[in-house]
Formats: sequence, structure tokens, C-alpha cells
Amino acid sequence: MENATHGRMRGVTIVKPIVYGTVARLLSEKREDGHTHSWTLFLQSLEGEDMPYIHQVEFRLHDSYHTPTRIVTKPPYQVSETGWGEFEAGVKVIFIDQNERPVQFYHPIKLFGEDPDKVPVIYQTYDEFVFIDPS
Ligand SMILES: O=C(Nc1ccc(C(=O)N2CC(c3nccs3)C2)s1)[C@@H]1CCCN1
Repeated sequence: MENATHGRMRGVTIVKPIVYGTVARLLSEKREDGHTHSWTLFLQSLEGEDMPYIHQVEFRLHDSYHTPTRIVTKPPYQVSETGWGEFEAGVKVIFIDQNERPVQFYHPIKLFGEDPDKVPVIYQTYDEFVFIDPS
């Protein structure tokens, strides 16, 4: 039943903790194309629970990658590639609820850690989706 506020829950704020980032590993063999690492750019909920409120996640890689915009429509929301260097990747999260504007942010593809003994190189950011007066 639609409530009196045109479908929105006035005064309600829903907070969904998330984590996004990269995991990178050195490739075991030298490659003709000069690629030195494999990496995965991911977005997940903090506790690993489902995120049924997401329609799709667009990962925007450096233009030198084939098909630099990777659209993922079901979990796990991640993209895995190989490469030789670090760059900023874009992430655009589009929600099921079309009243919610997409969320866009950037995250470095980080291959090189401070401590060479720490493998894989994990570089992640804790954040949250905040839905105010959700539908
Ligand atoms: O490294 C950097 N930018 C990078 C962009 C893309 C990179 C990469 O790794 N790859 C492109 C992909 C391809 N392979 C074959 C054809 S395209 C493998 S690296 C900057 C430069 C200074 C500091 N960081």
C-alpha cells in the first residue's frame, strides 16, 4: 500500500556499509606484453551480505584496456585484469530504485605495496551507501 508521502518513507535513513578496492598479485612469469601483475577491483557490502538494491555496477578502466567500461549486473561486483601500472579507476553504482541517483567514485588500481613481504597487495576503502527517505 503506498503511504501518504508518494511512496517515500519520510524520516527514514538506511545506511549500508560497503568496502571497495583492489587486490593485486605479481604475475609468476614474465609476459610478452609487459604485464607484471594481476588485479581485481571489487565492491562489496562490509559483511559480505547481498546487495539486492543494486541494479548494476560499471567499472571504468584506463582507456588503453579493451572495453574499458565493464558492466556487472550480478554479484560479485568486481573486475579482474592484468597490467603493469597503477591508475585511477571509476566506479558507478546504479540502484534498483530509480528514485536513487547513481553513486560514482574513483579508486586507485594499486599494485605496489609498502612492504614487499605483504602479498597480495590489498588497498581498500570503507564507505557507506546512505538512502534518505527511501522509496
Ligand atoms: O601506469 C599507469 N597507467 C596505466 C594505464 C594502463 C596500464 C596498464 O597496466 N595496462 C593497460 C593495459 C593494456 N595492455 C595491453 C594493451 S592495453 C595494461 S598502466 C600510470 C602511468 C604513470 C603512473 N601510473
